[in-house]
Amino acid sequence: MLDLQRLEAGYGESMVIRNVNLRVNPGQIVCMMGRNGVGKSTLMKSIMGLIRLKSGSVFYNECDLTSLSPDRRAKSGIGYVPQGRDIFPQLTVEENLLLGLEAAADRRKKLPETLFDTFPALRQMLHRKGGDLSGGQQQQLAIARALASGPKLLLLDEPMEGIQPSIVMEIEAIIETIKRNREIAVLLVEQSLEFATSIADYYYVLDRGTIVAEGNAEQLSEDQVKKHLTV
Ligand SMILES: Nc1ncnc2c1ncn2[C@@H]1O[C@H](COP(=O)(O)OP(=O)(O)OP(=O)(O)O)[C@@H](O)[C@H]1O
Repeated sequence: MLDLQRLEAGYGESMVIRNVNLRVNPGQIVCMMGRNGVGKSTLMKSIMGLIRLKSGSVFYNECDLTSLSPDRRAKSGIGYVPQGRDIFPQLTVEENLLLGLEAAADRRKKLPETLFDTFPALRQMLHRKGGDLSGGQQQQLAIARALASGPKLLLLDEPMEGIQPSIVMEIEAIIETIKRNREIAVLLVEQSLEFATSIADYYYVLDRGTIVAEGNAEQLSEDQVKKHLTV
């Protein structure tokens, strides 16, 4: 469904992503791992069109998205939760969620009821300001907002970062629910080898902007992979 071909991207003169080939198949959970600063967020932004590619192509369901704007990419069915969450603190939970509908291809105006099956806590908080929520609740809100438009692929950039360990389990449970349903594929940037091993169908390891290892989850904890992850 997602097919990155020989992607090269960066900022100004500096090249950050080099010759990246990556695939995500329907319903798959794919983990992107790598040390800080190797280019994981840059790769996510390149997929969404937030950074102009220097070369290469982004295919989604056989369509070439490479020259499309970020909102057209979102409308084609890709949800994106950036690192740091990016919710609107002054807007209510409901208003934040409704903004997610902007990315829907079918101009729907109502939030899908099933959204609250996955995020029951948000239903109780619809009228609270986003900024008054805890870090974990804001992360749930950011994921729910990305799912409101009914994407078939979700890009999640380090959703556990900066969240208390007790709440990490709640976010992990949400990703596990998505995996169980197999209706949405996820490309997940994740630092925890343990969680990645438990959830991923496939993994990629990025080092200095290049894919240096990839494979099935069973191979993920092998020393070859660990060597690229430890500082
Ligand atoms: N807006 C920017 N302008 C210039 N350089 C940037 C910008 N954003 C990131 N970089 C540089 O690009 C490189 C890759 O950064 P990126 O944030 O993609 O890495 P990362 O793997 O996501 O790291 P982390 O896990 O710390 O978020 C780094 O050297 C970083 O300094």
